[in-house]
Amino acid sequence: MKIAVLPGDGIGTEIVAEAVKVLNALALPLEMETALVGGVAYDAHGHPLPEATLKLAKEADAVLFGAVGDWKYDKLERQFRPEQAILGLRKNLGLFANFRPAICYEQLVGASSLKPELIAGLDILIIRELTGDIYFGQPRGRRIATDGHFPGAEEAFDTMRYSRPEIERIAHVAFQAAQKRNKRVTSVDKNNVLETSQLWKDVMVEVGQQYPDVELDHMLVDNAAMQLVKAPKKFDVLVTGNMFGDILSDEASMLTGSIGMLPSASLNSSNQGLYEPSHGSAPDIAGKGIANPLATILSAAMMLRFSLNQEAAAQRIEAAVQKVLAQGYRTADIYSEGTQRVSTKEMGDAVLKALA
Ligand SMILES: NC(=O)c1ccc[n+]([C@@H]2O[C@H](COP(=O)([O-])OP(=O)(O)OC[C@H]3O[C@@H](n4cnc5c(N)ncnc54)[C@H](O)[C@@H]3O)[C@@H](O)[C@H]2O)c1
Ligand SMILES: CC(C)[C@H](C(=O)O)[C@@H](O)C(=O)O
Ligand SMILES: [Mg+2]
Repeated sequence: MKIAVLPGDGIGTEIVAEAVKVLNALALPLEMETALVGGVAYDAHGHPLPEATLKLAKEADAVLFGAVGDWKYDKLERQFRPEQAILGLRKNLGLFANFRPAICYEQLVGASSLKPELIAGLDILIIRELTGDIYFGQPRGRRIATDGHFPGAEEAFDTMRYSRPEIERIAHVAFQAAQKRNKRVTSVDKNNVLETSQLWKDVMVEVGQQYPDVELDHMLVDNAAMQLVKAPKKFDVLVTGNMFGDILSDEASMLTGSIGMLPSASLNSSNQGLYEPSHGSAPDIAGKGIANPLATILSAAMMLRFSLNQEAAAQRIEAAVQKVLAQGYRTADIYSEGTQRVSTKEMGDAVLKALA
């Protein structure tokens, strides 16, 4: 089982090191190879996604990814910015289905900014379409406007685009995921304004007819953003497009106590996957040894489950995470009085020790 390990920038290296440590302790035949990605790859090779890194990722059974980005690269031409590496990997590997489970562990109920009763027992799954939408739609660019409110002024434009097959395949993913859970799908769009969203909704309804055992409802994205903090437990599977999913999943992360707790899996049609925490490179805390590695460790568990067919090992990791939380270990982002504040490395060590 070959894993491409791409730590990236900022806290990426710190959190991936802990996940690798946990994977190494499982006594599985895992072959891990590390490569540069993001800003560090740009610095070393002049490109955020060097050919050799892409090749390694393509040939691996799975990719374990940290995070990319730093404010110091913000002035680079877009194609050289670190974020192009993760977008390029998603596109090149065809990773259209992004799973972002938001689970509130019992011990972290107090860490969220929401009232405990709203999030206790929360277990929702956000499925985000990952290779379409305004992220990848062409044309895009900057030009001098010839029409609009200010002809002659500089303007910028992006294209929000979805095709029927792109929506169909993510719809099937969502309905099939719901069949294994509480059999409810909420499709989130903005069909009151956008053509792409109207097609999204129409296709969701059509595909939904093939899954009569799953209840489908629809919600406008602005309302969904509100409902996620009003009554998050009403959701089971939430399926949405690339841009709305990006925003709603960061919002949902706070339901779990911290963005440092939200793992993710990005899969293609042959279950090859990229596994990364939902958060970024956190330049504000990078190098301080205080980042929460649990989202990355939980992403490694998802990797074992989805791409490597190692369900028992995935469960071992998840149980170990539960155990360290029960033991009271907390990184700064989830710390509360009466618990024990630990560093990134100490949290990784605790998970290692808790592996049954
Ligand atoms: N997939 C990715 O690689 C990815 C995802 C999101 C953002 N980014 C990039 O990361 C950089 C920073 O972006 P941002 O600040 O908007 O988002 P971010 O997710 O990096 O950080 C947001 C806030 O959450 C905190 N945080 C994030 N992860 C944490 C963890 N594991 N433990 C404790 N606290 C954590 C940070 O300290 C920060 O205060 C940008 O360059 C952005 O493009 C990359
Ligand atoms: C870094 C960025 C391109 C990325 C996205 O917008 O998809 C990130 O925010 C995420 O959620 O994985
Ligand atoms: Mg995001």
